[in-house]
Amino acid sequence: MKILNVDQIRALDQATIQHEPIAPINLMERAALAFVDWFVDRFPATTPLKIFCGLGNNGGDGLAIARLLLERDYPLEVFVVRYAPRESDDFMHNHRRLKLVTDNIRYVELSHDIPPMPHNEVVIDAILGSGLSRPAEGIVKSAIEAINRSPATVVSVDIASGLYADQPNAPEDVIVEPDYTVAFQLPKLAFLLPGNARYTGDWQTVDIQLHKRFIDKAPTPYYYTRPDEARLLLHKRDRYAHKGTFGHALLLAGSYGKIGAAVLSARACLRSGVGLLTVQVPGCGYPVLQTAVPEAMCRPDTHEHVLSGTTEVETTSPADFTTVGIGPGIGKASETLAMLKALLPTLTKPMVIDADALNLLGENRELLDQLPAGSILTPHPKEFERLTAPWQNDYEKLDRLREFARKYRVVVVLKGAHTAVATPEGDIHFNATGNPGLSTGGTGDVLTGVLTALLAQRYDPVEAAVLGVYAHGLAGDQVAEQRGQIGMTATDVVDALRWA
Ligand SMILES: NC(=O)C1=CN([C@@H]2O[C@H](COP(=O)(O)OP(=O)(O)OC[C@H]3O[C@@H](n4cnc5c(N)ncnc54)[C@H](OP(=O)(O)O)[C@@H]3O)[C@@H](O)[C@H]2O)[C@@H](O)CC1
Ligand SMILES: [K+]
Repeated sequence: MKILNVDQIRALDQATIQHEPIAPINLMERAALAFVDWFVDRFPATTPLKIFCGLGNNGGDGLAIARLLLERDYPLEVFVVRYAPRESDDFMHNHRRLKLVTDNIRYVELSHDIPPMPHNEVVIDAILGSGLSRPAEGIVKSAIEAINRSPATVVSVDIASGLYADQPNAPEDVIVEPDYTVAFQLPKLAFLLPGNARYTGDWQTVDIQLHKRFIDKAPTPYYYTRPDEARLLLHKRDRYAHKGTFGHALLLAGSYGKIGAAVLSARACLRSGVGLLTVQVPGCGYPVLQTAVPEAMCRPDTHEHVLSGTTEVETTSPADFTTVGIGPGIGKASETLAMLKALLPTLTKPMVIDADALNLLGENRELLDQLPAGSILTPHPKEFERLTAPWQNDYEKLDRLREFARKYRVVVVLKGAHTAVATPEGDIHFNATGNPGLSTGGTGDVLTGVLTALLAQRYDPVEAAVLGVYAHGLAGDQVAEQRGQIGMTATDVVDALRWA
């Protein structure tokens, strides 16, 4: 699913009006109906409502929503926040229609016109939408502050009033903090940025049948992966397949005290369809790995406590494996850095790089040029910062991410809520699955195992990253449903991985 910027959304609106064709006022009615369909499923018709409307088309939506909810017998009052002398045409049209069916329309011009909003009420925020062009001030600001102070449940129409859809807000900006956002057709880029979590609440999109061909053609670097899109990436298994079909992966993981990282990663790799798996761990990890993961072959490093790259039992060179995953629990010992330095120039196929392998790259940036094209890097924000430089806001972080992926021709999986997968072409795919329960030790090791398995099965690296991140998050969501976010462990996530 594409994410478009504000100019494109406006053009999409016009394209729909022209080509469907549909009158603007009917498009607004369709949007209001889609909102109402969402709303009535969640809030019973006895819920007292206060609907705040601005004077643009977002406000027009609010007025149409008010009329449609009145038809469904919701007790409601409408508050028009009158901050300017001019209203949009479709606002005026809906204003006239609403006045025919209710007298409950009040005008908010001064602070004392703002009503109390008790906890049993739902506030619908239709003050400002995607047409926001400057910070909220005066009575708009006061209304937003009052909504945020109130204990009422808040639902924003299309986007929280005061939030820019595709550019950074200033720290002092006043923005509605909704419990829900119901957006028309496509998510806004702002919804996917961690710094905006307070200003989106639980967000959803509702279909208002905007012009499909325009969306298909619109250029954008930003995508949001819907579950049906992720599932399409899954390869079907050939009836005549054998274990060689699914590749032989080498996982380089673990150090003294962190052999568990190698175990988790190996288990996840096996649960994600790898044909054969060899794990190289420091000598001390050999009995652990052989016991905990009997399905994997294990080659002990000659070094007892850290990975040095040498091994006595096997001579297969890492370059001869289908893919290599490196990083979980490896630490930053000088022997391990030496191993990484020797390894990189020998590899040509895409590999997976995680955790301290990333930190070693950050401290030795000349190695970045040696990464095999299409490799997948899986930093969390702090690790990514060590690979680049600090950023001022989430938008700058996205720019940096796209730049980095393009420059080194790699796929970067920036972990977090809505994990962002940046491609060598400079696109970004945001993930839909996952929850805060995944912020626990070992879940990153699990992801590395998943991605290594997908590369071993010869998935295209971008598709591997998008699908792997999706499946990992989905497993996390299933565990959270069963035992709650607080009780979940990385092992649970491995066990919940599903590929159907
Ligand atoms: N996308 C679609 O296909 C569909 C979209 N629809 C709906 O349309 C909404 C977008 O509508 P919109 O363009 O009229 O924008 P909206 O935000 O309501 O108001 C802009 C007005 O406010 C003003 N203004 C700006 N900032 C301000 C501030 N801080 N304080 C005070 N004023 C401020 C601004 O002034 P100006 O910048 O011109 O000076 C302008 O006059 C969209 O979110 C969705 O709800 C659906 O109806 C149908 C399908
Ligand atoms: K709004």
